[in-house]
Amino acid sequence: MSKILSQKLKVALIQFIGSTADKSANLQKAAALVEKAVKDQPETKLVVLPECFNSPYATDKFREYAEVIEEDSPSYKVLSNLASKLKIILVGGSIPELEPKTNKIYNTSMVFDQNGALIATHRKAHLFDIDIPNGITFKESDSLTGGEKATTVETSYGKFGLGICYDMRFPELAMISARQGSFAMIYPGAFNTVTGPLHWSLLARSRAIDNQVYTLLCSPARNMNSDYHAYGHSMVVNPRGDVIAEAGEGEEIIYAELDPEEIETFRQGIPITKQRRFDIYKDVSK
Ligand SMILES: NC(=O)CCC(=O)C(=O)O
Repeated sequence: MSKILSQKLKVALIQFIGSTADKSANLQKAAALVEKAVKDQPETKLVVLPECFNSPYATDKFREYAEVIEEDSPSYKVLSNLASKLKIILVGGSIPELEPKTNKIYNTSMVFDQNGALIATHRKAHLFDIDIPNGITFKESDSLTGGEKATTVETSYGKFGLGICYDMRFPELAMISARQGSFAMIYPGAFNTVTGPLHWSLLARSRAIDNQVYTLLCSPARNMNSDYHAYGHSMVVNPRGDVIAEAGEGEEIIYAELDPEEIETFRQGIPITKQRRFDIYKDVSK
């Protein structure tokens, strides 16, 4: 019996539009939906929000909406209170973060435990700078700085790895967390209508089968009134690579149950976690 996930774990992913100009309304909406998710399915113990869940996803807006991560900042307070009130682990999507010492802005995810304590932050490490002719051009590095670490979060159920959106294209972060004993990779993410159909599901399934872990991808719902059209399709993939829950494009809460026995069964059948040849790939960064 695998110990990497201590028991069955019910999760909820909240796909919604939180990208309006009114940050406080976005935050209130997020809070109401987290409460609804747990009220509708009270056995839910881990809830995930989308990337940039309470601000527009736009390089020229990140600084205006940014918060310092501290106890009395608006997003911190709301998320911490929700986690302790509902006794859940809350992966707070991401927000633009202002680091006051350097004046830099990051795209940062905060994770709170069942007591409302901040147990992890992840700063998006790989910035979304792409240029697809006749498709989409986006350059997060116009206003954001990339984070400098891989993040593995320790909880009372076990560990999970945390990345943000474009981070999922880089298998190394997931591998690092998986080798530290994570049961899942969680990615708040906002793919778009160009790259979403190409790669969203493929990447979720790839990170799952590479590492034989669950992957949880939580997107904003599509907002045709904003400049950036999120793909939607929040999903949960099991360690065998099956999509076990998937949203459409609109606002929706999806649920899934993560099962430690499933991880163990897949790992026994295809034992790649025991067959690695670290003698061949000691250091792939060289
Ligand atoms: N917000 C993002 O990082 C978007 C990433 C994306 O769309 C991709 O194709 O990668």
